Amino acid sequence: MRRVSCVVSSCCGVRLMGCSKWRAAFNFGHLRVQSKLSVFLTMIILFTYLFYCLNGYCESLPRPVYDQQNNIQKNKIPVDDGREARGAACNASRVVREQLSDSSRGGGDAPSSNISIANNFGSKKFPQAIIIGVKKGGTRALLEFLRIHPDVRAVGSEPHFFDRFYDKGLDWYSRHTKLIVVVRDPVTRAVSDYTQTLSKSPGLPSFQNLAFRNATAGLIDTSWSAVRIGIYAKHLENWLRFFPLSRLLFVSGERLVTDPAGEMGRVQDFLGLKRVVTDKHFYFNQTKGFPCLKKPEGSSRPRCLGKSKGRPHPQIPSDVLHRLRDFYRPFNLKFYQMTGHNFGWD
Ligand SMILES: Nc1ncnc2c1ncn2[C@@H]1O[C@H](COP(=O)(O)OS(=O)(=O)O)[C@@H](OP(=O)(O)O)[C@H]1O
Repeated sequence: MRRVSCVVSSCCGVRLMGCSKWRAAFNFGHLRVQSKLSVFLTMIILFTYLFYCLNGYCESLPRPVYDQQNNIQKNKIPVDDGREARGAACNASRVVREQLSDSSRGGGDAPSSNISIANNFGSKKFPQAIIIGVKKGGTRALLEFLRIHPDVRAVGSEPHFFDRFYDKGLDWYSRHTKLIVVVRDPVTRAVSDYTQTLSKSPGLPSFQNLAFRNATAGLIDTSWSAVRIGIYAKHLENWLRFFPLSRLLFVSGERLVTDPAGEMGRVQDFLGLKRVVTDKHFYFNQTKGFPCLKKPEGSSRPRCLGKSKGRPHPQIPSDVLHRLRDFYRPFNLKFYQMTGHNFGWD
């Protein structure tokens, strides 16, 4: 949304500046110039509208409804009664990505990413699924891989509903919504999280300084979001208070890298979509060190994720990583039991 309105305003800005110059130079023909200008502006508005439509923004915005009965205190995942919320001027499915805040710490941190997926099929529909995390799990990759499915519409920007606008309420999260969680080894996830923060704040204390409450005693600081987010079993406990396990799909962040087609097969099955995204869509980019999408027909270049994905991680002392791994082990085992899926992190 922000990206599109930026295009519109800069477009108009440039054009108006150009016009005032013309007016000064051609005093006698200013009326003709003005009428040309208004035709031109009308065309810009029409093209802008078309641009919005093609990107799915012409659909009516969801009407905020605050569901107090289902207001989840811990993770603040809202559910509602399944009423329709979106217009359907654009006939396709919809994917949104946003960060989920961790309300146990006052909403400042973001343990998860959220992507909602909706099938419109020409009628007004709720998102059918939300990718609720986790932060640095590989949610962007999943979004981009899903985006190529013809029955999915991806909206690139994150609505930040859970961490910024939750109090406004929103009624497009239905009780029937499926939830997708991309999980990744909590130790590498924590390092990835730290790497991201470090890239924005180079003066950040070292990983080990932040990870330990008391380094000598080896006490892990669970108040640090980079650590806390990886305690998946705890988050899952909260989610299960509101959603049955059958409506959750756990995608392996590791397999999304080593076998993207395999994981995408599971995701498509879960969403009830035809298995359109297959291994013929991927190739492994040696430079990037990750799978990328092959050049789509009619496009000039293949698509890899941007520089902010797959950043090199700083070297963390191995004893620090070991201690962190020991800390997570019981939570991981519980998570495997709860999900019935061994992610092989231990
Ligand atoms: N295909 C592909 N290309 C690039 N990166 C990939 C891919 N698949 C998964 N990943 C991993 O995704 C990690 C970032 O996860 P997220 O997209 O969830 O991050 S974020 O929370 O939205 O910032 C990112 O973490 P880092 O490697 O630490 O940067 C990647 O390891």
